[in-house]
Amino acid sequence: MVERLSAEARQAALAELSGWSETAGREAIARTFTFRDFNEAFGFMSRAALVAEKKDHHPEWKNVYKTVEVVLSTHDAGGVTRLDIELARAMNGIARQLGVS
Ligand SMILES: C[C@H](O)[C@H](O)[C@H]1CNC2=NC(N)=NC(=O)C2=N1
Repeated sequence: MVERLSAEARQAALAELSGWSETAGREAIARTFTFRDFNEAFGFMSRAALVAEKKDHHPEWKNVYKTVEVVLSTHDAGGVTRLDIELARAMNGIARQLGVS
């Protein structure tokens, strides 16, 4: 099973991840993406969903019009693992291609 990152390793990874932060009261990381419109937000989700499925690692997320709120944690490990960091990095890459950094 993939291992939870230590608090230090989590913070070091977050320092390299634009827009992501630790959630309060739960070991997870979160970012809210804001796009130009619903079409772009849903396009982001479609592309991120393909990455998630390929990795067998899935986001908790909520879409309201042009915003997508994402929370990542590894349920099996009870915290944040390298899988969350990798998915967060991939999501930032997709958002960047859509003009959101
Ligand atoms: C059996 C399967 O590998 C697991 O249920 C996967 C699927 N997607 C997952 N996604 C996330 N975010 N955390 C998990 O622990 C997880 N586990």
